[in-house]
Amino acid sequence: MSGKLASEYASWKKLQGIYDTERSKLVLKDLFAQDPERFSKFSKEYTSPDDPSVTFLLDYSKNLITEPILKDLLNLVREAEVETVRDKMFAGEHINTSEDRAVLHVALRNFDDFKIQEAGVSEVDGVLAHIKEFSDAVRSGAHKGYTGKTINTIVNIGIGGSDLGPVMVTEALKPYSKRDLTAHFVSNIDGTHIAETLRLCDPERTLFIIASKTFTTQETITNAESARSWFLAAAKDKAHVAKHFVALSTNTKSVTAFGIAEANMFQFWDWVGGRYSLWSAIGLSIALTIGYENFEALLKGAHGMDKHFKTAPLEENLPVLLAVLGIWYNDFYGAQTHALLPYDQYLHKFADYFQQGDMESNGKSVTKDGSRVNYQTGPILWGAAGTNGQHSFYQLVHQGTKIIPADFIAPATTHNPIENSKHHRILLSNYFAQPEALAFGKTEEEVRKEVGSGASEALVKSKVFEGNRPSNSIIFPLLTPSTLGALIALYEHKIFVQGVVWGINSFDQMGVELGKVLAKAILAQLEKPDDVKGHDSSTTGLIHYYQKYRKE
Ligand SMILES: O=P(O)(O)OC[C@H]1O[C@@H](O)[C@@H](O)[C@@H](O)[C@@H]1O
Repeated sequence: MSGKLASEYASWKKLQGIYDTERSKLVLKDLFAQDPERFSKFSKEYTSPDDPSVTFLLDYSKNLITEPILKDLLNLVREAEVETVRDKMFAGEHINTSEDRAVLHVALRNFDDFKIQEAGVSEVDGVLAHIKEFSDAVRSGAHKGYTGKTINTIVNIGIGGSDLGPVMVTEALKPYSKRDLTAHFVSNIDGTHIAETLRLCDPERTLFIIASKTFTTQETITNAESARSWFLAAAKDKAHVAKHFVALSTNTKSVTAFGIAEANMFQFWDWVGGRYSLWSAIGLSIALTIGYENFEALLKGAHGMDKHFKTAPLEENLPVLLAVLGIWYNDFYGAQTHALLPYDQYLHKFADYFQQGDMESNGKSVTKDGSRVNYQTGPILWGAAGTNGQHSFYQLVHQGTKIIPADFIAPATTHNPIENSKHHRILLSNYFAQPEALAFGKTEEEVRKEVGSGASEALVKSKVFEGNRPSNSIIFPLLTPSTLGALIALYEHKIFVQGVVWGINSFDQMGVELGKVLAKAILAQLEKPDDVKGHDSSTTGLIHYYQKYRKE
């Protein structure tokens, strides 16, 4: 970290100049016509250094770049000393400066390759062994509930990073799941979430996993307490809690105070950020659902990508390439958002997951040394599984006034090849067609030919697709645990690279605090109108309206 604002780098200024003067020449149709080699120049195949079956293709040729522009974008990475900060992360240096913490999710999936000195790192293998032992026992039926029955339902109670990763991965890897073990995830403080979930559970056969790094999160502790009351209403004896409640946390004291024995606690460490924690004990629900071997395959897939990120030259480094392309649109083209569009129903939570991963990491406006940035940082991350999005928001993506860079993600083969893979071929035809339509559009001339001479001018104009809308395409053989691990790590490191270029701390989340503090103060004032003090007239008015209808 040079301590500079990104906009002060020579390469940034150069890129601004290029954008200002050459933008009109960056037309995908022309760029492809001029260079028959464009696809081979701007696409890369990744193969895990550990396992040749973990492979995917990243095609970034449909981006508004030329070779010199990409060179300058990579110079920005050099100037920001991304490689130095990356190596500091892998070495366990405290790059999360505001909290004085290491950032070591890579240590959770390390398999002894990187030598990392940090308290707790040597305990990782022991926790993985604990996860294996416990998940094997539950899945085999050796672990029994308080009436001697096997467990058939797990309920993960957690929020944010203690929820989204396990939800996304268990959905993504459903083909590998034990179908007679149902997993539910309760996150929202809204009592509806736990109430509707408990309706589906049998207290004799349900295991509650209380997932909270801090074990102080209001939503999680309140939901956990309600689950415990529900359980004890049936089980009566508090001694039975041990068979039905486990905790995933860094906070032993609060876990034991809640009534969960240390033996039923799966430990992790302060150097695991919430949004990077699915690889840790927070992944217990994943191991229970898909089995420990598949959980380990997920970790190994991520580890392969870690090695790639750590060693590949910038020109070949896929997280770096995705990061700089994002910066090009975010900081020079003024794109506000970035869409993740997986053409795989199993990945329907992928964008939700990276909404936290990206926006909580890079939604910052001061640099690590406290200077206000004078450029855009993290994009608004959003998306949905294809083809649903096509019948909803793609209209705006194709013809709206905003530029929306998008990543199209798909497996070449499906776990559900019904009707001789007819569905999958249709799905993939859309996956191939959408980036093509976005990039090359449809000219006025083409429209005129299509609609004939009698058509009104207005109709002609409304049917024109300007095109020149950028996208990346990622395609892999099949969505397996290890491929998913590699894909998640790809995006994690992309976010890292962008954060370093922008000079921000991607690993704290101060922005979630203020609302929590105000809610606490308001909670104490909700009973009586006279108690409502210290707010603006809008907030006071809203609380008074609620109080007219309030019920116990
Ligand atoms: O795992 P716990 O400590 O309950 O935190 C859950 C979530 O809380 C939020 O406020 C954020 O800070 C997230 O990063 C975090 O994942």
